[in-house]
Amino acid sequence: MAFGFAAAAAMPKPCLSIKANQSSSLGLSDRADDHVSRSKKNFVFIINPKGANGRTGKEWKKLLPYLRTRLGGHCNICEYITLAPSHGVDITREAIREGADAVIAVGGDGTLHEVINGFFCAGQPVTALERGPGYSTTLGLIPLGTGSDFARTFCWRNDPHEAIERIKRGFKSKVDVGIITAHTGEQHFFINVADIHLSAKAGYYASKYKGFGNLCYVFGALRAFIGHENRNMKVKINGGDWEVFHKVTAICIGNAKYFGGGMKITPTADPSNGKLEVVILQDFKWYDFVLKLHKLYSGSHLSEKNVCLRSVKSIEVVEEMSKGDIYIQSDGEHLGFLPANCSILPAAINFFC
Ligand SMILES: Nc1ncnc2c1ncn2[C@@H]1O[C@H](COP(=O)(O)OP(=O)(O)OP(=O)(O)O)[C@@H](O)[C@H]1O
Repeated sequence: MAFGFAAAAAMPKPCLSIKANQSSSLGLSDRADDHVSRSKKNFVFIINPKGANGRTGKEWKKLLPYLRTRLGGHCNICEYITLAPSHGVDITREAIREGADAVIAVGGDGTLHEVINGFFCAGQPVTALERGPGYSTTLGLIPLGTGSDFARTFCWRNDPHEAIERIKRGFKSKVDVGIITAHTGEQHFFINVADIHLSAKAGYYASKYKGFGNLCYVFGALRAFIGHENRNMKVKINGGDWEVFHKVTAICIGNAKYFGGGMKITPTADPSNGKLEVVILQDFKWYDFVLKLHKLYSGSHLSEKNVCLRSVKSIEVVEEMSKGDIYIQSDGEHLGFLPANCSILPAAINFFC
């Protein structure tokens, strides 16, 4: 793939639109003789045209002139449209290796999740090939998804103009990243919430109904109840002893506070405190969700007797009698089935906030 930061700077306009199927290198180092404005930073925007049922792609086109006006003066803008699921992971890795100053996810939590996973490869942070050991690429977010739940923790709206102003301002803070290893042994990174059982099954089905906007979460939840059973699970926290939790409905592991299109499921989570907040719901019946739904949205469910909260550095979860059908997801993306192992990587990424 070719990002062509150098070529971007040589063009009359500060913005370059490069499609994902062009040749395959950023071309930062081998184009040193071009008219690159080296004083300008290189920002890579990764856009999921299918986000929010296609709204992200349409909004992005309208946004581009504004983006050029606001940011074009101080950075080379490289626009990169994903071609398929997971493409954002590869683009991000390439951008970081080639020394991008920032990689900005444009879309929902799924797009952000791909970009986060692109900051790592084979379990290790991806580094810039020619920019010293202390160098790090900054993560940015223009929330334009269906739920855009990560942005809610910062009280940000799904407003791209506000997001561009944040990027222009350039304030950065370190954010933690969660690591989840599913039954396949493959490591995934997440920035928002990883969850297990009913909510993960609901998320799996919600992804099939994205055409209905935020209602997809309601349809997903209704579908997930079909065949649902609360199950006994064994949990190991911070490498301690196994504890059995009976009739578990869902286990939610938050680096941030919201999931499912605005449910404040892990209200005590803070993406910069080096910990994951684990909320375990036990023995919830379908009518509990009807009666207590408002509490899940407001974050006041922690006072319920069948809700348990733990602050952890790591957590392992297995089913007591494994049937291999307990769903897990992270950042709303389906990962497979239990067992799962989660831990935190404190202050892993610089983030425009
Ligand atoms: N070019 C593409 N074609 C099809 N799917 C894509 C493409 N690029 C990314 N995806 C996938 O689209 C899915 C949804 O993207 P995203 O999360 O950005 O939007 P959303 O689901 O509407 O928002 P949210 O997750 O915040 O509710 C992700 O799983 C991502 O992997």
